[in-house]
Formats: sequence, structure tokens, C-alpha cells
Amino acid sequence: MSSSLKNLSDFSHIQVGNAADLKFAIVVSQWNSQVTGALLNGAYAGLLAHGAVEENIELIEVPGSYELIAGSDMALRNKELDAVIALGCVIQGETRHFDFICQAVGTELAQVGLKHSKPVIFGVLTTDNLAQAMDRAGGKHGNKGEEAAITAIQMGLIHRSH
Ligand SMILES: Nc1c(NC[C@H](O)[C@H](O)[C@H](O)CO)[nH]c(=O)[nH]c1=O
Ligand SMILES: CC(=O)[C@@H](O)COP(=O)(O)O
Repeated sequence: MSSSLKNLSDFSHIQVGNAADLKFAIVVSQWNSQVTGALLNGAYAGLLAHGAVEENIELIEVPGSYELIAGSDMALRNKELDAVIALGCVIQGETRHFDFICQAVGTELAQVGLKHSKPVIFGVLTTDNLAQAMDRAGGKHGNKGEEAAITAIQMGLIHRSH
């Protein structure tokens, strides 16, 4: 299965760099909090494991994944931030609401990053069911929150050098 081939949570082959001087905001949604809480733990662990310091990590909680858009935009009013990590979990329900949220969040988070010329990392799970989400929030397919943190460090360092 494709997921078994692309578990990025093994970073042993990646030169991540040192996050000691970088400032981050983690914007996390409260919908499906058992999943987003695990993603948040993974993100913190990933940042701290690569030198980030607690006082340089701002936490913003928003109601749902759709609000990650506005939350990330608000976070980036702080011009000192090097990167934003947006964490959420959207699980398919009975209607097409899932499609609209996922499309909007994916597209608009990218636009927020371009608006502020800062990396906004898409750490949003978009799954068919809770089991798939749990597998990617510290389960057999790793922790996408940790992956998002590693990506934020890499992009934050790239931003600093350009
Ligand atoms: N169904 C899920 C939602 N829905 C709520 C939206 O994200 C949003 O808060 C609402 O439409 C008001 O603007 N959010 C998730 O994060 N995950 C879901 O599965
Ligand atoms: C992704 C959602 O908003 C979804 O959980 C809402 O469920 P439903 O499509 O059954 O209203």
C-alpha cells in the first residue's frame, strides 16, 4: 500500500538542521482532539528534538480545521515568526462538507504563507475514518505532526538564508 512506502517519520536519512534560533507558531484545531492532541505532541517533540526552545513556540488553538486559515494569518502578524505549523484532522462524514473543508484549508493555508512570505506547514490529516487518522498521529504510519515540525525547521532555515 502506498502509505507503507512513504512514512516520513523516519528522519534518519534527513539532515534537519538546528532550530535553536527559530521561532514557531503551532496552530491546532480542537475538532477530533484525540487526534490533533497526538499531532501536537508529535510536533512539539520534533521541534524540541532538533534544538527549538519552548519560549520560541507559540500555541494557538482554533475550533476546527477551517479556522486554521484565520489562525495562521493571525499568528503571522508576529513578524518574528519563522514558520507556522497548522495541525488538524478532517474526517469524512455523510456529506460533501469534508471536500469543501479540505479544499479550502489546503488552498488557503498556502495563500496565507504567500501573503506573509513565511512557511505555513500543512499538518492536516484528511481521512476516511478515525482509524486512518490515529495511524498517522503516532500509529503505524508515524506522526504527521512530527513530520510537519521537521518540515517547519527545514523551511524556517531556508527562509532565514534567502
Ligand atoms: N467535520 C470536521 C470539521 N468541521 C468544522 C469546520 O472545520 C469548521 O470549524 C466549521 O465549518 C465552522 O467554520 N473540522 C475539522 O477540523 N474536522 C472535521 O472532521
Ligand atoms: C468533515 C465534516 O465536516 C464532517 O465531519 C461533517 O459530517 P457530515 O458530512 O456528516 O455533516
